Amino acid sequence: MTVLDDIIEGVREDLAARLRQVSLEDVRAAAAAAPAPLDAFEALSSGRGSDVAVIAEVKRSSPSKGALADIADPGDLAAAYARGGASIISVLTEERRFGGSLADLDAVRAAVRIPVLRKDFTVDEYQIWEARAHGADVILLIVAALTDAELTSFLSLTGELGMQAIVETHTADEVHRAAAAGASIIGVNVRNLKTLDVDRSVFAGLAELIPADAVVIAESGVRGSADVASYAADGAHAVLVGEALVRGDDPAATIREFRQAGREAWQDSAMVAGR
Ligand SMILES: O=C(O)c1ccccc1NCC(=O)[C@H](O)[C@H](O)COP(=O)(O)O
Repeated sequence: MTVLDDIIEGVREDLAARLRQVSLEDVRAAAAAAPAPLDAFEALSSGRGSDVAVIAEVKRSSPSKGALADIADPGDLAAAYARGGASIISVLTEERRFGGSLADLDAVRAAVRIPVLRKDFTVDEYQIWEARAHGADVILLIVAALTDAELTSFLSLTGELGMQAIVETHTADEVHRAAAAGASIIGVNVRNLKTLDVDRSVFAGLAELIPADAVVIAESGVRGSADVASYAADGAHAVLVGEALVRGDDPAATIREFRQAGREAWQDSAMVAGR
């Protein structure tokens, strides 16, 4: 059993418990009553080709590192991220391995007016309705965890609810599957979900396979500005950052530094290309 299989087994058990408490019908009613979703594609692509957007993550712990940060108020942290210029706030809601919750999502939603990503291991439509009911604008779909039929139908439901999906890939085959399903926001996660090793060098080769009209996100492994610059030079329109922000002293300043590094890298690559 891989780490991903193990996480998903827990996710399904927790989902079954929530379903016993709140029916799909009730979650759908709550989703219908939620404020209209914000446009994540627009938030990520406004500086496409000249700037790097930062998706800043509320991450309490992880399977690879254990406890990362004691986040007393995820709303306060998200507000600091927004002050620093984050384009989207990512909230891990998986409980067993990441220490997240829907309460964290609620707190972040209440604290910021930029798009919010419910970052979880989506394996059932219920979670998509639930994300909308809790005010999320974006969800995560991990290609490795889904069949092509699930990917297509989950993308379709996401669109019907006015939300968008970040479709996460790890291999060339998964990038092709994401593109074939019509994903417009494609992430390359450089963390291997079998070994949990982070290898930033895999990004460039996969990013170049992503269709030109899609937003390209580099996920995981940003430890400093040099990593942002390197991802930008290899074509990232956005970076998704967790650990470096929750462990740092001043997340707003760090996001400003990351954005500056991304901008400079894009300018350098434009000069090299003679644009
Ligand atoms: O973070 C992990 O250990 C992990 C393990 C298994 C599946 C997913 C995992 N992380 C989810 C993420 O994608 C990251 O939280 C996100 O990309 C931010 O990564 P980082 O900046 O390296 O914390």
